[in-house]
Amino acid sequence: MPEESLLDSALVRLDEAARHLNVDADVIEKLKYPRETTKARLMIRMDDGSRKSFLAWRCRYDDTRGPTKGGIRFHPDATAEEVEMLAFWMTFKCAVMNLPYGGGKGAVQVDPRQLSKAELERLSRSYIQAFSRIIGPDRDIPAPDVYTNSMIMGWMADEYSQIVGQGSPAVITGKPLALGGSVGRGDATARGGYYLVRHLAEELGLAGKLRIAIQGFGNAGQYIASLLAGDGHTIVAVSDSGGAVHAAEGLDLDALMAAKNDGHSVVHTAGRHGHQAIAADELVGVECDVLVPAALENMIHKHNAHTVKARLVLELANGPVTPEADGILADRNVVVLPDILANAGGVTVSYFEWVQNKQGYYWGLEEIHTKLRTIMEREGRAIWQLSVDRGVTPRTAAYVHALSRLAEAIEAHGTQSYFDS
Ligand SMILES: NC(=O)C1=CN([C@@H]2O[C@H](COP(=O)(O)OP(=O)(O)OC[C@H]3O[C@@H](n4cnc5c(N)ncnc54)[C@H](O)[C@@H]3O)[C@@H](O)[C@H]2O)C=CC1
Ligand SMILES: O=C(O)CCC(=O)C(=O)O
Repeated sequence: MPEESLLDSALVRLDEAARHLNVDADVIEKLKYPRETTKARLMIRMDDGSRKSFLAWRCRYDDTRGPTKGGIRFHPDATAEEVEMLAFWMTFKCAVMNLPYGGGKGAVQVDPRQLSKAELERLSRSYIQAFSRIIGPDRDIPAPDVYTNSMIMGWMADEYSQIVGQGSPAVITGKPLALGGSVGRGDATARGGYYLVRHLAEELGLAGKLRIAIQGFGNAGQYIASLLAGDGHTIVAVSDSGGAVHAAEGLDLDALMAAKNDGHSVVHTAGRHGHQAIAADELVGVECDVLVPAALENMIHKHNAHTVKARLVLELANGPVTPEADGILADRNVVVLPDILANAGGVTVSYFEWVQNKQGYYWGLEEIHTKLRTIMEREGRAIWQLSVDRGVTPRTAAYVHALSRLAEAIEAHGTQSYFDS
């Protein structure tokens, strides 16, 4: 038997949702395959004069509900399969939030930490040169993901404008403010999850001061730490690709941020401020109320899910809990607020950025926060209610919620449009 692919493992969630919804089999068939995945080899000049090439992809998974939308990841382990799986998740995430988008994703197989700033800029520009005919403000709109940021989005937006011969800010979101970025995009992924937890706190049984463990201390991880600490909760453990630190009485966030700003791992703070180094995987099982995976896929799996002590897992990362681990956590009454809802604040504020770019009129921070909170609470409440009514996990409820919107749109396009073209 052929081995199960990454996308096959993600499709388990689609099959599960389909069991709870009366949708045409043709709809499910359409959602099982990416519409198009384009591969390129990017060749750049290194600072020492040599040339180096990197594999890169852009997947437009499904555009039934609008232009495809999703980040670009720079990671040494990126593969075409991973990009397709991430683009599948984006399709469902945009539908969960009722954004007028389909799902896409891109990646370059590179460790950006090994490149100089000038090399990174050349690589970013060369990605846009390779995919300029795939992306577009009404076709496919990239954004940041793991190891990419607003500076990279700025270079990419600039390269696209040069290629098409005019400013075109709506082609990419997560840009610097000076290039048409939106206020509030920086912390939007974490803030969306934060609004969600606050809104459902009573249903989740989360009263009083909470102990929080965070896996991954980049954009999503750092901002969720600040937001939750700002409400008086205690951050007891954090990790990054270099390891993990723990302090039952609470970590010193300023010291952690300072270490990251200086280019160090969080482990750099161990032995000071009451921080103790622990093995990276130990973080999953530390004593806490809320576990926030904010790093990469498949970090909570069948071998460590039984160690989880938290009552809530808030998935800021995409796909951090494997389907087997989901089962183990559900059996142990650990609630998982799923990625396609919990981390959707990022793409939601990206949508706000795109709307502002198209209308050429920019909103203030309070307006962005209010709009984000309204959508997170509206869709979060609907999914929570669906999960209670149907007796399913919030993840299955989120997929059912998204699938019903996707099915409606696929059927509205007409069957001849999607199967015979
Ligand atoms: N940035 C965004 O707007 C959004 C990000 N996400 C997801 O959130 C997750 C994190 O993304 P960002 O914070 O943007 O990336 P980032 O690049 O800012 O941070 C990633 C963090 O993960 C850490 N990490 C890498 N490997 C690790 C490991 N084995 N163990 C522990 N930590 C590890 C890195 O050291 C870094 O601290 C990803 O799954 C991403 O797809 C989801 C929605 C939006
Ligand atoms: O901001 C966006 O458009 C997409 C962010 C993203 O890649 C994600 O939500 O996983």
